[in-house]
Amino acid sequence: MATLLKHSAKYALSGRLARLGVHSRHGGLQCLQPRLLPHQRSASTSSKILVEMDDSTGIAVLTMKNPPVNSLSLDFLTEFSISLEKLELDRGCRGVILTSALPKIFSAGLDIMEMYGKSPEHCGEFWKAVQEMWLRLYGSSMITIAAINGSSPAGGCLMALACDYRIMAENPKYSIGLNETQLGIVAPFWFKDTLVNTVGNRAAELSLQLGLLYSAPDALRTGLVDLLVPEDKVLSTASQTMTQWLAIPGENAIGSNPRVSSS
Ligand SMILES: CC/C=C\CCC/C=C/C(=O)SCCNC(=O)CCNC(=O)[C@H](O)C(C)(C)COP(=O)(O)OP(=O)(O)OC[C@H]1O[C@@H](n2cnc3c(N)ncnc32)[C@H](O)[C@@H]1OP(=O)(O)O
Repeated sequence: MATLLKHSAKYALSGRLARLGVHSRHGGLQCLQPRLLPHQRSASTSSKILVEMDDSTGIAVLTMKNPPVNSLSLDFLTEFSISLEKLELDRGCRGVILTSALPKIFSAGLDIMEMYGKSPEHCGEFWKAVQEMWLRLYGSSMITIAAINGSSPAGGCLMALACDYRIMAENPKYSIGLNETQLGIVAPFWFKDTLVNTVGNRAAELSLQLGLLYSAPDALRTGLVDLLVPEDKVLSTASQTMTQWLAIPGENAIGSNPRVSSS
């Protein structure tokens, strides 16, 4: 199922990219992004996303800045997917660190204002944007690391789960989890499967049925996150970890991932 999910994500994206007339880095095809000389840094910003690319390392930091809580609105999700697509098409970019510019919050999850009192067309558009975000992250051919510097309930947790590795601030006040059940809604199957792939069946059952939000230490114990570090070290640790992953020869860090490889 894990392999199937990842392959579905990649397939859906490759179809979309093909329709745009462009190709992925691994397809050996054209790169549409302007190339910077080595050691150059570039920054691009939309109103809700800041992307800082370091061409000397191939590492981009994608910072969410959608106050007050980085809720995933249609506008935010659209900007997010466009930013990630640009990085995906940039052959110089090999790793993306996802983090938040807001104090105490990584992301509050789906914007609840997008889900009530809206037309069916708007809801369809919104839900498509949520799926697109997940497809782009989970199906990415770059290494993705979530630098979780605050609370991250529901859809915010999904974003983190869709990354290859999760580093969280060790502040016990911060919580993370798929708590949809507590909100009276059921997490879609692909939220569930992404959680199962990370923490295993039994932990996912308990987590989803009870709608658990885990403190940072409990999230580490459950396997929801991979590492806790002091709050002021989250981003630097993510950069160091990314450097280690990118030092693995060839593209084996991606190729050896059971989400990608069936062998
Ligand atoms: C079609 C869809 C079908 C099914 C979907 C199934 C999957 C659903 C996934 C989801 O992600 S649903 C959303 C779940 N998210 C939450 O429940 C988070 C709720 N928020 C919080 O727990 C807290 O706000 C917090 C993120 C921990 C931050 O707490 P803090 O005390 O720092 O801030 P405060 O609560 O005062 O909020 C500030 C401000 O932000 C607004 N807010 C909070 N969360 C959201 C949100 N998810 N969407 C939109 N707006 C949000 C909150 O109302 C406050 O606004 P105000 O200042 O105007 O009152």
